[in-house]
Amino acid sequence: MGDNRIGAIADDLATKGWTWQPLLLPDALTAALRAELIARDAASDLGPAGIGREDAFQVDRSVRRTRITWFDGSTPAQQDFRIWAETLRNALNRELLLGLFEMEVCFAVYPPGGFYDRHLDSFAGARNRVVSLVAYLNEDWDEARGGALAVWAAGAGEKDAPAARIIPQPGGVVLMLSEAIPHEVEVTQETRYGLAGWWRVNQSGLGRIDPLS
Ligand SMILES: O=C(O)CCC(=O)C(=O)O
Ligand SMILES: [Fe+2]
Repeated sequence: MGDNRIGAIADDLATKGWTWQPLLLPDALTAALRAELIARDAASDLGPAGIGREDAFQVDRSVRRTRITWFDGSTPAQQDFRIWAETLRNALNRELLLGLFEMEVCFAVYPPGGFYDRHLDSFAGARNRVVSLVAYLNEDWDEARGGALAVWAAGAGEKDAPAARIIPQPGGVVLMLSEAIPHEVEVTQETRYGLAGWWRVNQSGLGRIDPLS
């Protein structure tokens, strides 16, 4: 990842709270992650995704229709992704002083008809998710296949037009401030492969240590 790319990402996050970066993930990594996701999906390794905080997990198929599986670090593709994401984390901490700490990541498959209604990735003030990262793993994609990611400006209402509709092209990466940027996955016509990750900050404090899991 070059300095120009990192500078653009930091600028976008600082000024508007989100960024779309086409072809940010290296091609070989995109292909390896795609192969793993397709194999896991075929083996029915993926379960329906829940909504809300981890301690209040619920499956509501009227809000979200997708299958996910959490990264467990067991494969070279996952390990390579984590190394790549560390570079980004260090750069964002350096440029924006965000104090990003640990990342949780899951693969996500949106089957035909899949979607995720407008939402924030974190409850304001919870600090459990600070920056969200989405990366797209399909081989190619165009508008007619659906599944665009609509992104709104911070503070925009449901009736406001989105700031952008992102076509989930392979290797493209979206970064968003998790507490501020509303977004929605529009109904997809074809199977849509991707991953979603969230960095949280270290919540260690007096009498409490927030360990790496
Ligand atoms: O796949 C996407 O474009 C976004 C997914 C998303 O919003 C989420 O998993 O929270
Ligand atoms: Fe989201």
